[in-house]
Amino acid sequence: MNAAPLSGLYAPSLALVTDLYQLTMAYGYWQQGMQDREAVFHLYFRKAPFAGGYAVAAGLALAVDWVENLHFSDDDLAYLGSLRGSKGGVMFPAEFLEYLRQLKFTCDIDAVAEGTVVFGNEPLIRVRGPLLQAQLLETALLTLVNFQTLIATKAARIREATGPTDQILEFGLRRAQGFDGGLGASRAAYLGGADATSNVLAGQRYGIPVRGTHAHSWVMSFGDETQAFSAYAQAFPDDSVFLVDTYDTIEGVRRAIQVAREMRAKGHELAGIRLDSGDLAYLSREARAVLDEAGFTETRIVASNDLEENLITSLKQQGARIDTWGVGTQLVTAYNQAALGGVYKLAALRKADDSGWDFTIKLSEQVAKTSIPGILQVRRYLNEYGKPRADMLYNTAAPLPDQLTLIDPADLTRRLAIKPETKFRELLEPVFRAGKRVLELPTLAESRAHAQREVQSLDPSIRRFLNPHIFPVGLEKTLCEYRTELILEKKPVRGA
Ligand SMILES: Nc1ncnc2c1ncn2[C@@H]1O[C@H](COP(=O)(O)OP(=O)(O)OP(=O)(O)O)[C@@H](O)[C@H]1O
Ligand SMILES: O=P(O)(O)OC[C@H]1O[C@H](OP(=O)(O)OP(=O)(O)O)[C@H](O)[C@@H]1O
Ligand SMILES: O=C(O)c1cccnc1
Repeated sequence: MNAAPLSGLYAPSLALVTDLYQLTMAYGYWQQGMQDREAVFHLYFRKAPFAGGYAVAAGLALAVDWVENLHFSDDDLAYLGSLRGSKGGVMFPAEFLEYLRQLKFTCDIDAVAEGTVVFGNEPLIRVRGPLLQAQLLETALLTLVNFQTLIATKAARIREATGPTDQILEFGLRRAQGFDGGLGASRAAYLGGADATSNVLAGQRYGIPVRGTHAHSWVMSFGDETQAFSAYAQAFPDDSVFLVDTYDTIEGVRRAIQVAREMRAKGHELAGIRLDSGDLAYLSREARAVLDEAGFTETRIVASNDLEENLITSLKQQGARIDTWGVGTQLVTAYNQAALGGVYKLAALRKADDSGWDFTIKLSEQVAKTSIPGILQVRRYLNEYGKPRADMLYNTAAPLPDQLTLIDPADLTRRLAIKPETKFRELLEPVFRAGKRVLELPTLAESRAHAQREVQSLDPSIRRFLNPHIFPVGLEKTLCEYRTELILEKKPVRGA
C-alpha cells in the first residue's frame, strides 16, 4: 500500500514552527515597504554527513505539505499579538497581524527530487519570490530537510553495508528524539533504504511496511522459552520470529527448532529467530548451522543490538550469517552526527528600481563557507555509462559561455573542462510557480526506489565509509570569477 505523498501532518498550518527572528524581520520588511522585493534563497549543506562522500536528499514532500498549509490562524495571530518587547511594548502591531492574516503564498520553488544524491554546496531547494515570504520559509524548510536528509543518508549507508538483498528493519522509535523525531526518522529511513519499520504510526501515515518480532518481556512473562514460543506461534503461525537470547542463545535456538517442528507438522514455517546480544557473528554462524542441520534452511536470522554501518560491515567480514538487520538507536538519532548543517542563504535581490538583480554574498573567514551568489541551478554531467561524472553550479540569470569549465570553489586551481557533447540533467525542478504547486510528487516508495538507483549510480570510491573520494562539484567559471569579484569588493583590505 502506498500512502498519498502529502500526509496532511502539517495541516492545520504550523506557521509558528519558526524562529522569532523570521517574524521580526518580516515585520521590519513590511514597515520598510520591502516585503515584495523579489528575492532568491538557496538551501544547501556544506559537507556531506558522517564524513561520507554523498547525501541522499530528503524532506521535500514534507516541506511541500508545510508550505501548502501555510497560513496564520486566529490563534496564531492572537498569540503574536500578545507578545511584548523587553520594555513591555507590543511586538507586532494589529495592522501587521492583519497583513499576515491576508498573506497569500506566491513564491516559486525549485527543488531536487527526494532520493537524489547530492553533495556539498548544491542547492536542494531554491525559493524565489517576495522577500518577506521567502524569508519566512527558512526555519521550517531547514528543520524538515536537514533531519530527513541526515537520516535518509544514514539509512543509505546502512544499506551499503548490508548489501541489496538483506532486509533492514528500522526499530528506533523508543530511542528517537520524541514522537515527531521518531515519525520523521521512520519516513527518512525507509526512503534511504530500510525495508520496514516497527513504528505503527509511520506505517499508517506513510504507508511504510510494518514489521516486528517480540520482546524479552514476552519470554520472561512465560518464564519458559518453549511455552513462550509456542504461544507466539499460536497467535502468528506464519509470521513468528522468536527472540532466542533471553537465557542462553544456542539453547534458545534449539527450543525455537522444537516449536518450529510442531509448527511444521501443522503446515506452518518458522519465519525467523532474533539475536539481540553476545557475539553476533559467532552466534549467527552457530544458529545457522543448527537450523540448517534441523532442516530449517529458510528460517531467517535477525540481529539487533546497537547496529550501525561499520559494525554491520565488520560482522559481514567475520562471516556472520545474519540476513535481517534490526537497526534502531544509531539510525533514527544519526548517533555519530547529531545534525546536518544545512543553511538557507540569500543569493539575489531585485534592485529597488527593478532594473535587474543584485547578487548577494555572505563572507566567511573560510572561502569554503562563503555563500554563492546568483539564481543557481545544479547541472549533473554524466559519463558514457550514464553515471554521475561531475556537478556544475551556474547562475541561470547570466548567459553561459560556449566552453564550460568547472572550478573547485575550495581550490581555484582545480578545473575541469566540459566537452560540449557531455550529457547532463538539471537537478532543480519546478515545484511551485507563483504559489501554486506544479509538480506531482512521487510516492514515498517511488522516492525510495529512486534513492537506491541514485546511490548505486555512484562509484564505490564515493560510497565507501573510510576517506571517500570527493565527487567533483564545481562552479561554472564565469560564476566563480563573479563570486571572487564580489568577495574582493566586500572584503576590507587590511593594512599591515
Ligand atoms: N562479532 C562482533 N563484532 C563486533 N561487535 C559485535 C559483535 N557482536 C556483537 N557486537 C556488538 O558489540 C556490542 C556489545 O554487545 P553485547 O552483547 O556485550 O551488548 P550488550 O548490549 O552489553 O548485551 P546485553 O544486551 O546482554 O546487555 C553491541 O553493539 C553489539 O552489536
Ligand atoms: O539496539 P537498537 O539498534 O536501538 O535496536 C532496538 C533495540 O530495542 C530493543 O531493546 P530493548 O532492550 O529496548 O527491548 P527488548 O527487551 O525487547 O530487547 C531491541 O531488542 C533492540 O536491541
Ligand atoms: O519488533 C522488534 O523486534 C523490535 C521493535 C522495536 C525495538 N526493538 C525490537
